[in-house]
Amino acid sequence: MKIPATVITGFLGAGKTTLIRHLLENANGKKIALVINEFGDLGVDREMVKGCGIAGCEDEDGNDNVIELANGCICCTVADEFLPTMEALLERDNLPDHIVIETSGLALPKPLVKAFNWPEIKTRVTVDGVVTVIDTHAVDMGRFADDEATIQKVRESDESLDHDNPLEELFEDQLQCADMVLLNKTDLVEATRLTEIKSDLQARVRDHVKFIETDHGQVDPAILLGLDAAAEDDLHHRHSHHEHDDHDDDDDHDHHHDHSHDEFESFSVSLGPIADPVDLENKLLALVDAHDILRIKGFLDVPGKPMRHVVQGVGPRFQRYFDRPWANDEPRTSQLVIIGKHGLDKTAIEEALAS
Ligand SMILES: Nc1nc2c(ncn2[C@@H]2O[C@H](COP(=O)(O)OP(=O)(O)OP(=O)(O)O)[C@@H](O)[C@H]2O)c(=O)[nH]1
Repeated sequence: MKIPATVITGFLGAGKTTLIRHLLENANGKKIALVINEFGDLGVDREMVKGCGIAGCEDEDGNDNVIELANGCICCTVADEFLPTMEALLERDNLPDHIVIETSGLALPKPLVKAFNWPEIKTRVTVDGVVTVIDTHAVDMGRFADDEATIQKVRESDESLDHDNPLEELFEDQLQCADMVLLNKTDLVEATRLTEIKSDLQARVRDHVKFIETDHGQVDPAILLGLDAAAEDDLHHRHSHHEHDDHDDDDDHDHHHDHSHDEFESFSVSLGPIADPVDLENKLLALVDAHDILRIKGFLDVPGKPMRHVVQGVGPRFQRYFDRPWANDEPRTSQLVIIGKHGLDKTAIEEALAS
């Protein structure tokens, strides 16, 4: 029997890591191997998953069950990073019951699903389902949409024109590839708006795709895992804005596609100890206002506190909390990864944070 693999996709900050933590905490003995890929080089997601103290991060043979792919975007590094990782995973004596893959928020899911047609993998693993996590709060704030009236005008003037808001295109690609859509962050959206968002998104997915509403990704793993979609056999139904020719669905080894991350960039900033995290958050908020910043995440060293302080920013929304004690052998540092649209003024941002 093939090992089922679930691909978790969704834009930056939608709640993928939160969902996966919940999934691992409620796995009920199922051996899950997690492959994480993130945009930005700090490895925050892996830390967030490992920081939860879940038993079973390592299997009996001491193999790490949380595998991080090097910085970069999984859909662009399938051949170099993802396939060797999968092959190594499949060579283990102690095979997982299920593989969960968290893509970076900027990844296109389709090239990744396509990689499951590689002969080395196809006989052993199947894509059980693509789960797309939606930040309903961000959708409510209109963050993925251009002004609808403007788009409509462009379309009316030339139907062949594809508007090219990179955020919206990614969002649509992630929706089109979904076998299940999780409307997450329901706690931040009014019920009537949620209904409207749902019916809008239902018109943008393939037929029969199920929607689940979640608060902090809390969904029974039995609903999420076991969709039995064999998505790798069904690629031609999953439209992508980023296909370069009509043969994109062939089972060939050509994984070129015209998706580039030139539209986005990320960098990390190291700060000294942060005595006043509230003051830092205010600075970050001002920076999000002034620059095209989409996502900020990282950890702070707050002097006098034994615990590490987590900072999570999604658009203008910030969350901070102490998550776990600093380990004895771990340097206490303050580091943030900042992800935004291309052209971020790194110097200005660093200066503002250093002031
Ligand atoms: N209010 C609210 N916050 C949420 C919910 N789900 C996640 N969050 C918060 O949103 C922020 C981002 O969540 P993550 O799970 O890290 O999102 P992600 O999709 O993994 O982010 P990237 O890997 O950077 O793309 C964190 O501060 C979470 O605590 C939710 O349902 N409600």
